[in-house]
Amino acid sequence: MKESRINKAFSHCQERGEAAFIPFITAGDPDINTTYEICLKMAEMGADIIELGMPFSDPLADGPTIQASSQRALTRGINTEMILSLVSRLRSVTQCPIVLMGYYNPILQYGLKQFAKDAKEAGADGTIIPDLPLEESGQWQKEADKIGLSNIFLVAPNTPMDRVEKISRKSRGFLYYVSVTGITGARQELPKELVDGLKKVKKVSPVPVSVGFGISRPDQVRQLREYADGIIVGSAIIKIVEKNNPSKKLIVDEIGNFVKEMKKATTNSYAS
Ligand SMILES: O=P(O)(O)OC[C@@H](O)[C@@H](O)c1c[nH]c2ccccc12
Repeated sequence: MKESRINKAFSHCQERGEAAFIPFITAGDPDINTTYEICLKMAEMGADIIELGMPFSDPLADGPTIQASSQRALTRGINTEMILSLVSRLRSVTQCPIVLMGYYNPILQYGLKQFAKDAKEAGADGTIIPDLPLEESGQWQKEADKIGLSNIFLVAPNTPMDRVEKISRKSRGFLYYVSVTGITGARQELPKELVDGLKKVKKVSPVPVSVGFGISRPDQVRQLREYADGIIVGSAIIKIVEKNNPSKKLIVDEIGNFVKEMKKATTNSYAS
């Protein structure tokens, strides 16, 4: 099978001795064209993989920052078709891997088979479906595997190790290690047990392990880069959208600067 863009991104980073940097952005906040510009800028400034959020009205795992962002996008009328056409516009100009983050209900309503087909055709590389537990994932996993989309699972610090092992064997592309039990959102300090947790998960996982939830600064990236294969940041980026609204130019430029700085922090050569 052809090597996936996600696998390539991780091997590229591994060869260079750095962690992958994975920024998250909500599709359609403040509008779909700005999301397009933001994604291109993120890729240009060193994003290794982009996590693109598909807004949903009932986002269980999301903290206030991402909830508000989803709400803004929904108010403007964003829908799945618009997001997939955004992905295909991006795919015609960049090879940066794109992972779609979305809740299960809208995907189920769209139709599992149809969604897999359309997402793949648009040029998406994988999915993160936070409310789809391993036990209920069989059907989606089958469609995703068949078409060549990587379905990425999440594990948390309170997931028992035998379950982590099981989940990591089903996870494609990478495994998402949630740094804290709870919701997304920038936090001042990372939990003390985080490095230990990551080490344990990395030991059993056959796929790269990326860590997310509560990461917002380069010094935190430097603390984590040798223990994680990838580092995921969402709320800190959405805050840049909020702060610079309504200037689209400022939003795009500031996110570009932030991604550049965070990516730099994933490399060992960066002076701390
Ligand atoms: O926002 P944070 O704390 O930086 O965490 C990343 C997170 O936002 C992103 O990966 C994400 C957005 N929505 C999610 C829902 C579930 C799991 C993960 C996510």
